[in-house]
Amino acid sequence: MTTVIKNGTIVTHDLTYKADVLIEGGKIAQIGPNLTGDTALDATGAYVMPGGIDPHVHLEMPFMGTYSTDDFESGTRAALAGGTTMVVDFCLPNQGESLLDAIKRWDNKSTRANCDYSFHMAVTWWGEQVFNDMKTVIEERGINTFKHFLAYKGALMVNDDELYSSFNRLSELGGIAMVHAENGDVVAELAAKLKAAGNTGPEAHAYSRPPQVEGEATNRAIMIADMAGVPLYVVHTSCEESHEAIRRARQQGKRVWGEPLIQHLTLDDSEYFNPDWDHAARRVMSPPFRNKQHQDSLWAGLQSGSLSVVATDHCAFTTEQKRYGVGDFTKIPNGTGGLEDRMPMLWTHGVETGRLTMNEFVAVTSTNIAKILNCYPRKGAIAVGADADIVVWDPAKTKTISASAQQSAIDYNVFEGKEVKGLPRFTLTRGQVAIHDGEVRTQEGHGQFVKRAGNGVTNRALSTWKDLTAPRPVQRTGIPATGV
Ligand SMILES: NC(=O)NCCC(=O)O
Ligand SMILES: [Zn+2]
Repeated sequence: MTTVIKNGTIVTHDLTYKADVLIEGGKIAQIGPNLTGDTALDATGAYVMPGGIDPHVHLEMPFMGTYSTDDFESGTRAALAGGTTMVVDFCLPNQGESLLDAIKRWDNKSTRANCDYSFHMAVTWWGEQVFNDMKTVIEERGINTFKHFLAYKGALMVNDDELYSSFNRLSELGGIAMVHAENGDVVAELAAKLKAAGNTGPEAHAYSRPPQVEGEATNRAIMIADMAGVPLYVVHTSCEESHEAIRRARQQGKRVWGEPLIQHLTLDDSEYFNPDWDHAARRVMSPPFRNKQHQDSLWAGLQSGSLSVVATDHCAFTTEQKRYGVGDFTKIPNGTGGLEDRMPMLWTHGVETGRLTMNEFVAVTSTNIAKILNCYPRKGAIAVGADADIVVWDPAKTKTISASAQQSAIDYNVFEGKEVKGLPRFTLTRGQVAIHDGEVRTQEGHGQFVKRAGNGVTNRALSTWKDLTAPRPVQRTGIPATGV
């Protein structure tokens, strides 16, 4: 069976042109004029783009005494409804647990996925076992990205010696380092001080994590990555302090990428001062939402290329779960949703406002991250031989975002009431139509794990550079006698 997408305009990260797309066996078989197939999808007036890739999700994540409510089924259904065709989740080993055992748990959870997915590995503790497992994880399991939490003291956080050891190992193995950059020690001090002064509400979460804790941790991670000679990906860059560090590093030729979230681009810190406790607590995430100046910085980063990828950090907790933190903001599970809304919100606030071109939209929602993760052009491309992960984007379609109509399993939406213009007409996952003009036709278990080899182009360039610039003993001609 073949499917043809007809009469659309193809938009990739670098080209915009009219052509039909023929799909066979889940892959793009042909691109050109007047193609025919067994089934036709009409893309008149629409843009045919690579499906979105969200590289930062936490589905059924064990965190803060509970599990995030969207699992691989509802989470990937929400993704497809919003035009995203691949997600990357974080595999989190327990203290002392082998990385391979942790992957088994993630393998079990992910069998229900409706779209393709991959994993990042988290380094949550350090020892010989982790050091050894890292090689197997990269070379046999196809996971080349390793996240380090500089926040969440006493839980997921790693210290600088562990960070440096892990970064060095990644440099040897051709992996990519990732960081959640907030100074966990300072956050813990600030949180304790706020509570002691009677600040127990959700707004204190934001006070306890000022931009400085993020700027400091981002700078520290960049310098440690530079010393180890490893590429660095900074997740959820939310403020100018962190963006400034990334921008400077990139100007200096360092291999660093920054990832703003759609929430930080479009929602601000006034949400935490809402008199309704539930409203504010539902928006508690780390880093917290920032003010307009920080938002302007993030948009400028996307426009200028100093920031590379827009993600969601989708980690959705119900109102009931958020209420674990009534009377103590440090117990509010950290995380917000956004998988279904990332692409429409970014199109509306980015392309519709003229901040981003359509090609830049494709770059930051799909192609850039496919290249960074080393799965391009299988993913993130409209090209012959690529997986047919495609979104047919209707720029005239509108809706008002509402929890009552969402795919996510939680009972609210942080974008509730926002009008969006630009939505999927069709979303295809490896050729299968999962969203058909608003109708959900997802297939549980259709999603497959995407292996990503280590030693991608950036690693190879960096290791050549590291070798060329490594310290070498000077071959001297005249050496004075010792001990005279
Ligand atoms: N971001 C957040 O608040 N929750 C998810 C876990 C993380 O990425 O820090
Ligand atoms: Zn994080």
